[in-house]
Amino acid sequence: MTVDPPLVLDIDGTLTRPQGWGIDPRVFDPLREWDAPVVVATGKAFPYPVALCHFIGIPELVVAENGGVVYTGDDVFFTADREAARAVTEEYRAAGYDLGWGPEDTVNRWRETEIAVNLEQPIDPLREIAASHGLEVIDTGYAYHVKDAAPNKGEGIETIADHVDVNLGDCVAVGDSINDVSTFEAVGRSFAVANADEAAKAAADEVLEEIHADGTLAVLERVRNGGA
Ligand SMILES: O=C(O)COP(=O)(O)O
Ligand SMILES: [Mg+2]
Repeated sequence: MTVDPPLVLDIDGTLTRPQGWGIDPRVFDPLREWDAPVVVATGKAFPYPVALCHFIGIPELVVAENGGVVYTGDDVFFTADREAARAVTEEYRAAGYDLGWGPEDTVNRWRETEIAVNLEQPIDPLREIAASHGLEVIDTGYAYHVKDAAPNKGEGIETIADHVDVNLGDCVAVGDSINDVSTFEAVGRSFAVANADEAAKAAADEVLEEIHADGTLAVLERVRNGGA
């Protein structure tokens, strides 16, 4: 008997339409029908991947905020301290800059452990202030994330794998950016979509020819039901 391998999937750049934004609706059916756990591992705030799982119709196995929040379906783990990130953004604002998401800021509103800054905002002062608080800034191609260097997606999926009794060596991951490197290092087999940044491409076992969801759908076709 062959079965589908467990999946670890990034969202932005990976499940997105080839135009670069918005979930590609073609991923819904294959993921709902997938015959093994599907973990969504993202830099986005916790409610986003939970909602994505909910609307796809799959169990909520979620790494959010680049590993800062981990949900095993039973327990939520917070692995980083939001106060440090908040102090950085307060200093950034006090210096005359803005996070760039408008007054209600739904990007950060429900964040628990890190802060995201719009890519149109100046990064040099952000990096400087972050460094003075012992935090790093990563650029996912979708946002700058001010975060603790320690937690990452890879550690988050280890927590979930323990809980759902999945062997990480059996997992197949797809991603597009530097925040997926730790995922790629944790799983048995990793793919970077063609639009991936250099860090993700260097860390992946294989770089795909297709971009965004076209790449992910090509991987699903290949690995489903024990395929190579
Ligand atoms: O939140 C981001 O900047 C990127 O999100 P992702 O990890 O799902 O690609
Ligand atoms: Mg991504």
